Amino acid sequence: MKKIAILGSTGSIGTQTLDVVRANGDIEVLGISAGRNVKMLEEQAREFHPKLIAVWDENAAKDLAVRLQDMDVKIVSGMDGLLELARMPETDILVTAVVGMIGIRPTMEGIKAGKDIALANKETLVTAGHLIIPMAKEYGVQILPVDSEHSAIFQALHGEKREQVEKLLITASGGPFRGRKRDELKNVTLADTLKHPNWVMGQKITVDSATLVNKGLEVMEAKWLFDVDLDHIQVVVQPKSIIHSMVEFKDGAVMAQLGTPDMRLPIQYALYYPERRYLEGERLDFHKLKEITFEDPDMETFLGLPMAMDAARAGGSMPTVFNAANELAVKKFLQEKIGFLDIYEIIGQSMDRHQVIANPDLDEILAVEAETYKWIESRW
Ligand SMILES: NC(=O)C1=CN([C@@H]2O[C@H](COP(=O)(O)OP(=O)(O)OC[C@H]3O[C@@H](n4cnc5c(N)ncnc54)[C@H](OP(=O)(O)O)[C@@H]3O)[C@@H](O)[C@H]2O)C=CC1
Ligand SMILES: CC(=O)[C@@H](O)[C@H](O)COP(=O)(O)O
Ligand SMILES: [Mn+2]
Repeated sequence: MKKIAILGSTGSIGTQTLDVVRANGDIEVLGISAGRNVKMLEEQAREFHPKLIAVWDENAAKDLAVRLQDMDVKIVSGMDGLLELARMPETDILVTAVVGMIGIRPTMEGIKAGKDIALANKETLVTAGHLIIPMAKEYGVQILPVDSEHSAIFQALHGEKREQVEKLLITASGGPFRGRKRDELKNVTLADTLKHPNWVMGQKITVDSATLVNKGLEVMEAKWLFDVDLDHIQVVVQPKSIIHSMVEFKDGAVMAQLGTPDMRLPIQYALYYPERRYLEGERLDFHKLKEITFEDPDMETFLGLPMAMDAARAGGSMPTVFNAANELAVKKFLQEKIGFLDIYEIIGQSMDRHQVIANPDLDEILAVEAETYKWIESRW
């Protein structure tokens, strides 16, 4: 019986992780957590009987304690609560399905406690990959990618020698505005932005897909996960999200992982790695599909990708600025306080003013995040 805890159990990845648990029947969920969605946490607690529930919001945690007073479960709150969940003594795997760089500290806590990490939370690697990857090596834990592209690469690399990799080809859908030019993005609405062509996901990552910030974050995530430099990572637009990513090897062979857009597959692969299990669901029908097309990403219109590449090349604390600025800009866009193109403006201006700190430690990363937020709040 595998034992897991989930950071962000009420979100898109969190609930699909529980779908995988339900379908397999041999995983015990010992810990669940959320920001403040106590209604769903209560339902999950009654179904999965975790020992610990971490709720970020203190009042929501109190509300949950009242709702679950008939159950034998410990409820904790705040960052201390998330850290307690991350290091739960009995768990084997920590699923990091929380959104944003708030995942850094719990991920590190899990690693230090010897947990394998099923990692969906890309913002953590983008901002603190230089700390997390060596830490995982030091503590002998595996980082098992959940993000579909990284899972595809991980699957394509199975049984292969890393030194024989020539390049990684990360596929992108192009988002809901693929084919539009900058002028046509001025007045796009939140509702339009949230219509991803292929995937149903949380709101933040759905906006990131539309700006191509998601692809930029994924390039940085891949760099850390697979130890490949930026010159050997290429983004290819494949609008239907059928090819989840590819690896080109030194002999010219290209290995790809294909499938219907269904996050349960990479989640299940991470939870059972290296075992591959049956998964109920739609299969690819190549007769219906007929063709798979490719395009170059439009780097002049969708600035999320080139700005991410600039941040990655600058290194040090710059990816933190890129990510923190994006997190706050997306929050404001979701609140309809700013327009779509303002997201690029906020990220660009935040990066322009930043003096890079080389090799920042955790305190410096969190200080850069706070300072970036403060500066943005004073202007937008
Ligand atoms: N969705 C997808 O298909 C994919 C997602 N990812 C990545 O996975 C991560 C999660 O994405 P997704 O599932 O879409 O996001 P969602 O917004 O759907 O879910 C986020 C989860 O994090 C919780 N949460 C938010 N803030 C806090 C906090 N301060 N403390 C504790 N928990 C918190 C939410 O709780 P509450 O419900 O209370 O708000 C919720 O459970 C992101 O990093 C994303 O980039 C990667 C690939 C695909
Ligand atoms: C499902 C998943 O992994 C998302 O990150 C997805 O890749 C978003 O799609 P695009 O960013 O390619 O539009
Ligand atoms: Mn992805």
